[in-house]
Amino acid sequence: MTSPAVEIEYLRKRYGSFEALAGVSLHVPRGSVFGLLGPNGAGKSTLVKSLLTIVRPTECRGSMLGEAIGHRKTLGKTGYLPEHARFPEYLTGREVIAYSAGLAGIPAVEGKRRIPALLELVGMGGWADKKLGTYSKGMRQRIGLAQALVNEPEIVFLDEPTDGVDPEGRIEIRKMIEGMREEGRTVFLNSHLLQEVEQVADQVAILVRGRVIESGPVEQLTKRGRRYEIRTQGPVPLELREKLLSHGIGVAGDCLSLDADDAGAIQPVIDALRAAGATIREIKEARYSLEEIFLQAVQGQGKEAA
Ligand SMILES: Nc1ncnc2c1ncn2[C@@H]1O[C@H](COP(=O)(O)OP(=O)(O)OP(=O)(O)O)[C@@H](O)[C@H]1O
Repeated sequence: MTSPAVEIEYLRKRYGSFEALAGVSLHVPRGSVFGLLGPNGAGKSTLVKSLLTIVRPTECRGSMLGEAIGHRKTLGKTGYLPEHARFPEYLTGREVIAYSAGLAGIPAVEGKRRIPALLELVGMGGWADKKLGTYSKGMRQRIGLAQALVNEPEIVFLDEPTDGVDPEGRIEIRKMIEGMREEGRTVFLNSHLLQEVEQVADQVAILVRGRVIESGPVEQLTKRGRRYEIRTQGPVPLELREKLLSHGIGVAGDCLSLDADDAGAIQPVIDALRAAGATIREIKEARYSLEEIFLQAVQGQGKEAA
């Protein structure tokens, strides 16, 4: 059986008296896209930097690619795009990748050989010999992705890879991430963009104030609990709106949403809509979005802390 890409049994990091990671456990299967979600300051970057030995954890037990976290040779099998990555403006895209290849200990000839394919992969073939100073933010991120892959890593850490990238660029980055998974790599994605993560990740963990408060396959998390959506022809009648809201039923325009264990439980709502003269257009079983799961988890955490 192959070992997981990352298995954190216990990770704690203090910056002085501030506890940035308060005993985190995580399991990242090989060949998956794993999304680490959390609000600003939750500790996502600190966690990745701890795995990559960029920061020194206060306490750390676990493994990466079958070796203890921090194992030098294993670090050579990782790729990394830091958050707000800044490469020298006077270098060209090609030179940035060559520089990263050198840092990864790849012989210059081999580094040169790999560069054209990487530039093509990130759609920067035509810009290879232009200086970074002339690139847009999205182009810089693409070069950042290319340099993260130069050592053909088994696991790639991408810290907010779509930060500052326009919607079209985001879609392309998502496709690149999917491509990495198809090639068998594990992608560890840090992000606060929930919709984006939902589209690409197989598994997620939600980190809040240094603690993992939810984790699991996206499918499983978003399936949790049954939920129904009822759509009416035109907006829900006003006189019914207040009543529905008071029963914890969400009303937005022509759409009602409610948690219910089975279809039988929504019959009284259907009866009430009919009695109010509303025409029902659609009834469907719905999933929670990752955003809703996230908000529930964060709100739950807030109540516990209060
Ligand atoms: N070198 C440091 N010294 C002291 N505190 C730090 C240091 N680096 C991070 N922190 C603090 O640790 C906490 C976690 O920071 P971290 O950057 O890991 O969060 P994050 O989830 O990646 O946030 P963001 O989404 O904003 O990047 C924050 O409160 C931050 O201020």
